[in-house]
Amino acid sequence: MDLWTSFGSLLGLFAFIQTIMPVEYALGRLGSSLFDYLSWYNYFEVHEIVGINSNDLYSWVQIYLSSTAFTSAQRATLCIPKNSKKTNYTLANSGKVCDKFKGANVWWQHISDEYRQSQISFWGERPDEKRYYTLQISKRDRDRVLQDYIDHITTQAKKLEFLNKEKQLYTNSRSQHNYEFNRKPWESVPFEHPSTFDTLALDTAKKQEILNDLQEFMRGKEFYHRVGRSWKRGYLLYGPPGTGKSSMIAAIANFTGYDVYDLELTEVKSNAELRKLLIHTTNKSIIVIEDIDCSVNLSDRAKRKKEKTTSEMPAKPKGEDEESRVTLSGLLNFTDGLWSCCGSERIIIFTTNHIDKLDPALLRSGRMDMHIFMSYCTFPAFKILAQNYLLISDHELFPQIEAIIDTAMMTPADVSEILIKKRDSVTEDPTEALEVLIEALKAAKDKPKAKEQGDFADGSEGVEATDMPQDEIKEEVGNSLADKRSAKQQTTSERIEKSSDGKSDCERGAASNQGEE
Ligand SMILES: Nc1ncnc2c1ncn2[C@@H]1O[C@H](COP(=O)(O)OP(=O)(O)OP(=O)(O)O)[C@@H](O)[C@H]1O
Ligand SMILES: [Mg+2]
Repeated sequence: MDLWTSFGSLLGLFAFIQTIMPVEYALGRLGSSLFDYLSWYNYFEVHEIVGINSNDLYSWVQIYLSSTAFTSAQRATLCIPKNSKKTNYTLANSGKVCDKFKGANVWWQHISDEYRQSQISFWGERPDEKRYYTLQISKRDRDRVLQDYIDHITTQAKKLEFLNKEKQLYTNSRSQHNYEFNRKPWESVPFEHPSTFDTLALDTAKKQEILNDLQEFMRGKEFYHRVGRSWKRGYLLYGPPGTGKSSMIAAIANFTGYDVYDLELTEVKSNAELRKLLIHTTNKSIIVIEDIDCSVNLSDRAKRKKEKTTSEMPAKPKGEDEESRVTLSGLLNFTDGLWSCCGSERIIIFTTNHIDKLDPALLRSGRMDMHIFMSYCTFPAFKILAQNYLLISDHELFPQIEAIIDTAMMTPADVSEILIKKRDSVTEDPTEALEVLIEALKAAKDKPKAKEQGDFADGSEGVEATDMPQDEIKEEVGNSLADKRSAKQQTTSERIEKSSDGKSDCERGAASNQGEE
């Protein structure tokens, strides 16, 4: 009787085991072990999911093979992802492709299996499909090439991913709703701004200086590591509206290939949220804060303090500063605090029409390494616009334009506007466009002198800046900042002359900021 009971229990146990590991499966394992033993080859599986985590190597293999799949695979799948222009090639299910590495032939096969219903998942939720690549490599070559081959795949895939990746433009606008529901603080669209350093109307020397700086930054991994600095660079673009600050950002993005994070500070509720946004940016990216003087109350603390004490107006309500949702110190921490090192190869760009309104702490070297003045349209800049819009590099009217352009103080945006409207796309004769431009330059030259007095922005704040006596300005924000302000009041031609002293805005900015500190 006992014997029957034990036999019954054994049968029960056997039936249970079969539900989780069927007999065919066990026999199959035995057969495949024998096959593996007798085969000339080793087989390695690279699964998409390992446990509950996605497997990076699977993605690298996929990217790496996508470059060879369409040339040599017999079966590939094609797809154009949403909002993308590029066709993606991947190995089709059971598709096979051969690759060569260090004289060894290797084969990759892509397998996509549905999970069997009877299989129990110990890991909770998982996808319905089990996808993996199988790498077939001869036993003879395995030890010699396998590790190097995997390293090669990873390096190549990273390069390919960067080259093929479409740049994204991220925004945090209306992020709160998004963040609460998707845990995604940034939304993105493909970045397609056509501005490049070729189309940017800027003096050649200044353009070259910026390009060199960017190039040095991009290859500076070892350097930044050696000197113990986090691998990031700050640019401050300042100048009147319509001088190309946003166009410059787009040109930098197109040159570096980095994603752009356009940070709308007014949408950020607190310093903690600012930090969260920073953590969610990727490496190789540009973080932009446009019109930083308008975003939050980041004006010069010393100046504000003095204004508060000397003003005859009733004192501002207590806690007004706290009303700014992001504080200056929060922003300073964002640019170079400990959290700013959570990624690498990042460029931070601030733009402003009013550099004199910014707190010197924000401008010091290390935070904003390069101060780039975007000036009114100069003659060299005009020549670039003429080349872009009218396809000419010289014309008999050029000398007339050269003679007045610096004193007219027109922005590149104004000049482009005339060239785009008046260009004769039928006969391609640029004469009329140039004549209209000359008239506009003459009219701008004879306009009231507000511009020359520093009112280059919008007719209000600039006047306020120039109304202050120079010595008072110096007392408040330091000599260097006052120098910057008076530099801003110079005409474009004066600035160009000044730049011939061999010093860049960057060097001047850095030197002056050290003084401020
Ligand atoms: N330096 C420039 N080179 C080429 N085009 C320019 C330049 N500056 C302005 N433009 C033209 O004028 C338009 C406006 O320029 P942009 O938006 O870059 O100016 P901005 O300095 O960012 O102005 P704002 O301070 O108002 O934001 C651009 O779309 C471009 O066509
Ligand atoms: Mg702009």
